[in-house]
Amino acid sequence: MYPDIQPYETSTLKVSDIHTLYYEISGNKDGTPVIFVHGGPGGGCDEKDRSFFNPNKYKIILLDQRGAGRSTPSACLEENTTWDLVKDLEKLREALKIEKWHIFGGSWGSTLSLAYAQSHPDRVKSLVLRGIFILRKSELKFFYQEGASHLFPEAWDEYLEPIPEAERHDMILAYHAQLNSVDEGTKIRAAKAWSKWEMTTSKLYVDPSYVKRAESDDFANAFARIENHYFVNDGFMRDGQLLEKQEIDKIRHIPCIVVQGRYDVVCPATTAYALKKVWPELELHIVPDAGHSSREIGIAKLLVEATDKFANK
Ligand SMILES: CNCC(=O)c1nnc(C(C)(C)C)o1
Repeated sequence: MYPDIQPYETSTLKVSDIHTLYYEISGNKDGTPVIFVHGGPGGGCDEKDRSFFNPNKYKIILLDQRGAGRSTPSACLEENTTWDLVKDLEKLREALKIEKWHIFGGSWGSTLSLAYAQSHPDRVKSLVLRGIFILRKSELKFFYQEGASHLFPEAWDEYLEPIPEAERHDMILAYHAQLNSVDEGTKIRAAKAWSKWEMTTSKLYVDPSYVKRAESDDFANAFARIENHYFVNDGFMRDGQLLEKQEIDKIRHIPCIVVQGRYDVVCPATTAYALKKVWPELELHIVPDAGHSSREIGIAKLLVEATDKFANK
């Protein structure tokens, strides 16, 4: 990855009566613009996210989506849907006077990047996507109800712990009740257990420093509440909508590189493969020794190679 850099501009954008978004710009003021679309939803941007891009070539824009990171109000679920976030990307693009931009997103970031590109194909120069997540019911079932649980049984026990036995047949719904509890203790305990499950399973080798992020009240609250809110609402989309032929046909002309970890248990490779089957023009790289995280060496290397390839487009 490229060396750490600092933004030359940080600002906020009011996008509704409720939501104000944090964004920052780094790299080359006159470079080709790229928007970094973070995961979760609710995960927020990290300063390391700037390092996927050559700072001499790119105008690097990082945006914290509604309720995430430094955007306010934190963890707010009102007026927070996939289509609100798509509109926010357009509001930011217009505010920054950008005609077209590269889109870079992993996990939920790949979901939102696809939803944005299918809504505004004429505004997209290229797509670099990682750990494809379409938010189908089958994907949610695998990670939050039964599937990944067979590979990480110890962490699964901790994820189960806050939920009474009688409610464990629908874990997303059971967590929804606790993540929206009036009791602050119940809410934060559930948020940390939900977040720890994801941070523990995100890398091929469990990374204790990565898992530690789940111990932050602010991060866990926003990440868990917003993710769960989107999942109980099926992402505010039809099941598999982003894979539908009429949706894919809108973007097949856009250059797209997908990087997918073979052992990604959060967003398994089956979804990246399903995207490749309906969009054969895209370039799919499956990394043989990686899981879900963009920080895994094999994934990070291919992501940087992809952004270098698109830098002159
Ligand atoms: C199902 N959500 C996976 C996702 O979007 C995601 N996984 N990790 C992240 C962060 C890196 C933002 C914590 O996001």
